[in-house]
Amino acid sequence: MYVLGVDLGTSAVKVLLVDRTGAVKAEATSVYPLIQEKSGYSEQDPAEWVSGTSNAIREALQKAGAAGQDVEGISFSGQMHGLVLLDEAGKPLRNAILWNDTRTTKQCREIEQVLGADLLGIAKNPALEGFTLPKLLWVKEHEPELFAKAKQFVLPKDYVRYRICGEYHMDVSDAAGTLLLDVKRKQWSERIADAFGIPLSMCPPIVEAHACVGEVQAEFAQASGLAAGTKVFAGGADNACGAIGAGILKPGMAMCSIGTSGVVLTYAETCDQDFGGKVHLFNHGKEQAYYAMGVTLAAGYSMSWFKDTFAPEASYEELLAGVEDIPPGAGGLLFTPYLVGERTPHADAVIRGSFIGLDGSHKRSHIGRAVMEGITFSLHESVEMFREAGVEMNEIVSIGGGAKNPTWLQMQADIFGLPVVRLANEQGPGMGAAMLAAYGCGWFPSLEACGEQFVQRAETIQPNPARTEEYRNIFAIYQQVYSQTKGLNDQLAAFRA
Ligand SMILES: Nc1ncnc2c1ncn2[C@@H]1O[C@H](COP(=O)(O)OP(=O)(O)O)[C@@H](O)[C@H]1O
Ligand SMILES: O=C(CO)[C@@H](O)[C@H](O)COP(=O)(O)O
Repeated sequence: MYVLGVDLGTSAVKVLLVDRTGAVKAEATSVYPLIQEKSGYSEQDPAEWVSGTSNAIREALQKAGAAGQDVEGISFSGQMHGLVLLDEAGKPLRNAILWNDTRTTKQCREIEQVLGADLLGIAKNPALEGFTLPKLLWVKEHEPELFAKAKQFVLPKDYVRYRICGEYHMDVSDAAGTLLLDVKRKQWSERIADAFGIPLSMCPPIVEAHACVGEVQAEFAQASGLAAGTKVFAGGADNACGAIGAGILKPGMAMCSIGTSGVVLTYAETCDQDFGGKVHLFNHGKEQAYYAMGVTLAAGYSMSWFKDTFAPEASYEELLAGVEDIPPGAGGLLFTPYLVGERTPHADAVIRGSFIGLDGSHKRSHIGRAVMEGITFSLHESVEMFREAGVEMNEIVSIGGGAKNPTWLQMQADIFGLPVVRLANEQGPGMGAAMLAAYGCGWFPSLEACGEQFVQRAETIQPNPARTEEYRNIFAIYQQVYSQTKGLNDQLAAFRA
């Protein structure tokens, strides 16, 4: 028997068909576009997620020569925070507004003003443009007729799950990213919902990530090749699932993920540590656990932007060939990855990226190295923040598309000054989703037991102390770029499309 892990990412949906030993029997991907009508806007059509998911499931089953009946359960990992507004009939009222959409600065200031200290006290997070509540308030203000028709809001993977099993749910790890959840009590916050006129009836029932919430219905079974009646488990936020899939299930463990966004995440046993709102603090996909994380909005996205803009025909391997031969500092070139604004440590929707120090001698490989270094420096800001807060970090497990490049893995070890663990057959959050289904199906007594079987380490990359020292000096210059370019970007904002 198999379980299916569905990772509803920003660039694509990835489906993993996994057996009882944790071996991936087949994987399939279906890509979908971002809709970016204006600078700062980022949307997707929820219908594309559903068709992409059923196509990828069908392909994965075909590749493995498996029948729908061979799948015992399915679960999900989802891009976080995206607002999907549904009408009475469960139809999306507009495109989903995604986590990397930054149109809601005004609504964030309003939330801070109305809630004051209650916001951090209840939701454990500051008001950031990417979170769901500011998006709800934006729609309420700018599209009041549409908002009046809204009966439910869900997050991206919850919409796909709803189309599979016909029921509305939201798991606690994803609900934590809405800014409407009382994170400690794991319930919708009446105080927050009432303050902004959001009826609690719009908020779906909260469940644990491993909860069985329904069965595959006939229509989706027909489209995907799954058997009707297959068990459906809630699943979790992509970062919670990334953490589960990387075995981040006890204190002292940390993860770096370079997907479209970039994340540095540390396991937390309670939600009581006060980070002063500098990092995000969310419920884990494991029961009674939490994680704290810093987010670089455009991590892998900076790299894919570089590729799509300057070498669309090249593979990442071709694009980054020669980067390993260039010493730290990329020949005096610095890049800040603020292509869509930033979250950690500068919550700033207006800032944009820069190349500082371009020289006539620079080749494409220098720019590639600078992009890699700039993304990693941005992630290092989060590592430093955790260090300053006294969080124990003995090593860091690296996942996501960025972990595919050996030079980038060594660079992470050197810049963070920490051993970096590469996983064997790294599958990112999709494996965490498959683990939630495997645990939910009762294959293992706990997520930890499942992790022992499913999560295999390939190697540990040690930092090179001389390079760590060199990077410390370059990082000090990198850190100045934000304040030196902020005023310039404020002025340039008027010229953005
Ligand atoms: N071989 C590679 N070398 C370097 N970076 C890569 C490679 N493959 C993918 N990436 C980076 O990883 C990103 C995609 O990561 P992924 O975890 O699949 O993203 P998401 O879950 O957000 O869709 C790309 O944007 C790219 O920057
Ligand atoms: O906004 C966040 C976390 O707060 C992002 O991490 C999204 O959840 C998207 O993830 P990827 O598509 O980059 O994996």
